[in-house]
Amino acid sequence: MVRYAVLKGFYELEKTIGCGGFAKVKLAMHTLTGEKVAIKIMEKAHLGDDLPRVELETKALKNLSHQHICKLFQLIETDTHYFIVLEYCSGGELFDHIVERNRLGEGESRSFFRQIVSAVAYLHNIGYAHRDLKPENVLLDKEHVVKLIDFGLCAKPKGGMDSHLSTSCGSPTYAAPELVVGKRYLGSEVDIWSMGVLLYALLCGCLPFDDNNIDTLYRKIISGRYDEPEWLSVGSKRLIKSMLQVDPKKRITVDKLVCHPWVTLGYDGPVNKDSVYDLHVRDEECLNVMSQYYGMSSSELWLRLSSWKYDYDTATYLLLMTRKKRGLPVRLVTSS
Ligand SMILES: COc1cc(O)cc(Nc2ccc(C(=O)Nc3ccccc3)c(OCCC[NH3+])c2)c1
Repeated sequence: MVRYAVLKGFYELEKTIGCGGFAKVKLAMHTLTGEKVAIKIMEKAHLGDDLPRVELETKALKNLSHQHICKLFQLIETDTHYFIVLEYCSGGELFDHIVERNRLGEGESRSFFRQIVSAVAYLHNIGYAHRDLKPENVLLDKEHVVKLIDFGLCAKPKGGMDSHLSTSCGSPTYAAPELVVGKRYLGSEVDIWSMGVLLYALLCGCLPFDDNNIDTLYRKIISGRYDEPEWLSVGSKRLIKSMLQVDPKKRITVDKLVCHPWVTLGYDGPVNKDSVYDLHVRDEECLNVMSQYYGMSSSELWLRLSSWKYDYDTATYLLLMTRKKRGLPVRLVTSS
């Protein structure tokens, strides 16, 4: 039974892999390339006040292209639904990876943390804040490369990264004190706090601030006091402390984080915040494969693709590029 007619012939829907507040995420196969994707499906009637978040997120995703941020392939809007076609991250949640091992060693934690810092530094550098960083929003792909997801709360303050926000958002457990008390805050500063919570979770296998009672949880966050398990190295404790500073002005900034001694230990330099991908690169091989199928010249096809409508053509082109990056043959599945 085809539940969503608009996808028929373009995507083969498979199982549901995520159910959030107003969205569900289903695995699917992109018919023309045979590539797996994740499709976030939202019914407009259920969105209510969250409708602006969808527009905010899709606008942001069109501008994001980074090796540690889940990639947008296509946007589909019908009278009743939004469909966001996204990169397939088959390694699942970082959270599950930590729970399976109880906690991660310093080396593995550093590897994951550097990738998260790279993505957040990239975001801050182009004027965005994620504002909902938590282990559930850090996925892994097949090669266990980190992919940040769920930009439904990301913000690009009009006045730039130095202008304050006031919308209360994000999950309480990972929320910075200034968010919890309802003060105006800087998106970049709350992201640093949340990364501190993430690093603590990686190294300790539990959360620095946790309680079933929300008021007790808030009191713990505002106090800024948390346990330091005996296995934490001095370097780890120092770094976590610099991120979990209650006063946002005393908190380390992402520019200091990328070259922090703990973060660079064993690596040949600071975290690279640049994307290794160009946002709108022209790839002749992918263009040729598509233009043969479409029966038009590469230049004509590029004319259509370079307006980046994030339609099925965009998805096909980006998925061919994904295949190429993974060393797979650049080809379309033309057999019916
Ligand atoms: C920018 O990336 C976004 C934005 C957004 O709003 C939502 C998502 N959500 C996603 C994207 C991909 C997956 C996924 O591929 N999961 C998966 C695939 C195979 C095995 C295991 C997981 C996704 O999964 C959601 C459930 C994870 N617990 C959510 C990305």
